[in-house]
Amino acid sequence: MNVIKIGGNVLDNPAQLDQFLTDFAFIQGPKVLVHGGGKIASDLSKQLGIEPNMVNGRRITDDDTLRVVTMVYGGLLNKNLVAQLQARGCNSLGLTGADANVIPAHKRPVKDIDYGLVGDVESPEQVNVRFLASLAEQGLTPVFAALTHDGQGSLLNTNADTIASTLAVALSREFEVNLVYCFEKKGVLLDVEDETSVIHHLQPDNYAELKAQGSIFAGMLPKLDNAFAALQAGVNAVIIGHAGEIQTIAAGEKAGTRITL
Ligand SMILES: Nc1ncnc2c1ncn2[C@@H]1O[C@H](COP(=O)(O)OP(=O)(O)O)[C@@H](O)[C@H]1O
Ligand SMILES: CC(=O)N[C@@H](CCC(=O)OP(=O)(O)O)C(=O)O
Repeated sequence: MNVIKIGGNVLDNPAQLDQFLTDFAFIQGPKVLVHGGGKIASDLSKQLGIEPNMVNGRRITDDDTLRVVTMVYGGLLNKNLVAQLQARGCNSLGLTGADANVIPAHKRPVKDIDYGLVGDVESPEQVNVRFLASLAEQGLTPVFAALTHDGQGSLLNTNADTIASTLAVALSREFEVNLVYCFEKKGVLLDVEDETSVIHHLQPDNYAELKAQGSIFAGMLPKLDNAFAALQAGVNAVIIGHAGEIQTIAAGEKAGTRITL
């Protein structure tokens, strides 16, 4: 089973997205697509006069922002991705974590920062794996938007990398799962400006070193923290790579950065 996450920069690039979806549709066997869309939500937010506010890579989500991300992630992006996959013969089903109660979550508790209507997932054990397995049995590919719910009637904005790793860990109970983070670069780079500097293998000790010297920063930090946590919790393999190389990655051939413990 492949759990594949696609980030906001690729979703905002029609040519790259088109190619990615064509390649994704070709991948054999059960698969799950998780999408972000932070960049598109920020653009629409600004157009509506709501200034985006990101802290530690997470969006501070007030009532108006939740409306925007619900429209963008749950509506615009999710439904268009499903339509585009249908056009490629990939029978897919658009979902949030609220649908079939697949991903129970709670509002992130206020510590130093109040993130507002942001979700932390309960735990992979609470994911409705049976439902996902039944979709796989029917040949349906779930497409997840970055939204969960609090069980009390509110949707919660939830980081898409975290949704992908949570689903990957949960599905590892029934499947051998490969988790792939696709984005707009060729992998984790030694020098973020140099696409030829792909780190082919990343382990916790060299991650700590590269983090300390500032070569790995910003959105890549939570992505890698999620990646190591997923491996520790039973995911078979985690790869971070370019959306344009998904076929090579899914075939188990050398591309992107392979994360190992
Ligand atoms: N060493 C690195 N290699 C590649 N990208 C890095 C690195 N360090 C930081 N980054 C940044 O991490 C970003 C990816 O994280 P993020 O924006 O959260 O991705 P996504 O598009 O998947 O949501 C890249 O666009 C890049 O700017
Ligand atoms: C709480 C939180 O920060 N949620 C993210 C969800 C979208 C996301 O993760 O999008 P990318 O993968 O494209 O960055 C956000 O609103 O930006």
